[in-house]
Amino acid sequence: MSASESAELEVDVVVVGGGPAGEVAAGRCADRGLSVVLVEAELVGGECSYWGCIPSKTLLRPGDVLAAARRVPGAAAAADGPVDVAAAFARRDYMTSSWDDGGQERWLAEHGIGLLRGSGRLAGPRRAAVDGGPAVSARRAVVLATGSSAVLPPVPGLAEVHPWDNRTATAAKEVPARLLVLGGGAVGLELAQAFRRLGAAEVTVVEGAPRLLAREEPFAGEEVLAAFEREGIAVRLGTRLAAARRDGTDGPVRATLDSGEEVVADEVLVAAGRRPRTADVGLETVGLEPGRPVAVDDRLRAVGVPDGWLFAVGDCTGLAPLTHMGKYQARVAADVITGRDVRDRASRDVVSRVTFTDPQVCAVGLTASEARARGVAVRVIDVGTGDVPGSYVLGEGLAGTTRLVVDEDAGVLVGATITGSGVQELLHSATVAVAARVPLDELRHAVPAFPTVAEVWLHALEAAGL
Ligand SMILES: Cc1cc2nc3c(=O)[nH]c(=O)nc-3n(C[C@H](O)[C@H](O)[C@H](O)COP(=O)(O)OP(=O)(O)OC[C@H]3O[C@@H](n4cnc5c(N)ncnc54)[C@H](O)[C@@H]3O)c2cc1C
Ligand SMILES: NC(=O)c1ccc[n+]([C@@H]2O[C@H](COP(=O)([O-])OP(=O)(O)OC[C@H]3O[C@@H](n4cnc5c(N)ncnc54)[C@H](O)[C@@H]3O)[C@@H](O)[C@H]2O)c1
Repeated sequence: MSASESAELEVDVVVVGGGPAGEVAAGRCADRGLSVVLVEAELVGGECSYWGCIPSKTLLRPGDVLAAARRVPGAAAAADGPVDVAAAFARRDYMTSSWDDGGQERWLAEHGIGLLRGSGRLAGPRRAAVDGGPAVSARRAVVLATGSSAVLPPVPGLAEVHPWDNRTATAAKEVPARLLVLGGGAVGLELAQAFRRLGAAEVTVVEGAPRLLAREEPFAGEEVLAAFEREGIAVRLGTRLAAARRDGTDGPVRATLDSGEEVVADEVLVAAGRRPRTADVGLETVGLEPGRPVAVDDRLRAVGVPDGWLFAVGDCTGLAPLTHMGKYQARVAADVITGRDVRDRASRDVVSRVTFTDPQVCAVGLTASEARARGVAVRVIDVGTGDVPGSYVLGEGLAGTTRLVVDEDAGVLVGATITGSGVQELLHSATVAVAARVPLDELRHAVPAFPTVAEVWLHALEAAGL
């Protein structure tokens, strides 16, 4: 469907933005019998499918598998060689469908969802226009799901060196010999390790905060830092990029840190955070401020817009910029739009997250300091993730820490962090406990199988006196 064919179009629901959040909102509304149009400016599937979660995890995987094998006597010698970079990039191309969204287009058609290709904007209450074309009106709801884009910090010379962002990095065809990564959050750390393990000779991470993964438990960043230094990734903490310039048009970049140090690199990857893509989506036509996150209530309805017809889900809300949380919000919004009594109970307090570095950092809910700041009577229980037979069986040196954050008054978990190699699947047990507020006393009857790494639960509960 083209925008011009859409003249006078009236449907039940218009979804602006076809990333994971928008697709789920559209799919759920359509599956329940509503007429739905999805507006997408680039590729249906969004940042996650083409330049985010999928390519970054795919590029990490070969190095991860080799590192896991090298921890196992008997397998280590067979895993002695380098990553096959061409095959790793080919796999990434396969996983991103070579940046072709034909498969997603078919999925929309199978669900009876109309696709309008072009840039969508709100055009007053219950109306959206596509690339300045005629408005599409929505009888029930408009859902904004326009996502986020990478921030470029205003560092002198940085824009002129044509730095990589998450899109350039995840779509790279070659491994730079020297890579400078600006930002020690999830994007920066995952891609720093991916490129190091793909063969970059020098990778340097520059992080302005005093620690990596600054929003997680302090031990998480410390463990990632130690692992990075062991595998030759340099980390500079508490310092920012002051200036950058490139020698000639394709020579090396000379980056000056505010500590005075100069780092020379072939490419600079900017991974300094993201901002919601809301600057040019017509928020002003409904009384909201452009460029800001769209504030939502626990029904995902935009705050400050009368009559409850405008919803926002995913990164554009600024709530919890993660694919699974955007999809959760989309399910709640679609439920509300289709008349069900559902509220968002997770996006503020029960956010699950995995940073897929080695060691991984898996967390849900509140850190100890966040819980204390909310006045919770906190008890912290720390045990070693690697100190269980299940971990020894997997290999040598799995290490890591498991922290439970207990609300002493309520007798429930309000947060958990599990670090260690390959422990991502353990997180969901903690997410269930936190989301369902399972009393700690009851958890003792959830007996982890032997010999699995899940026995860290047993150790933690024993440490809690159970
Ligand atoms: C490198 C990287 C790795 C990541 N890894 C993970 C991970 O492992 N796990 C995880 O949970 N999260 C991860 N994330 C975060 C995840 O990608 C985002 O949280 C997720 O993509 C947000 O989904 P969304 O639908 O809100 O927005 P997006 O995926 O950004 O999609 C928004 C869509 O809206 C479209 N759009 C925007 N404006 C308009 C407009 N005006 N009109 C029409 N269309 C418009 C865009 O073209 C886009 O397709 C990662 C992010 C990055 C950058
Ligand atoms: N595995 C995952 O689930 C995953 C992976 C990647 C991204 N994400 C999502 O994407 C979001 C964005 O990730 P991100 O890493 O870009 O952002 P982030 O906000 O998590 O980290 C950016 C880091 O850059 C630092 N920084 C900013 N400006 C700087 C400067 N001028 N000099 C030095 N340091 C500077 C900040 O202190 C911060 O630590 C995350 O919050 C996360 O929700 C998730």
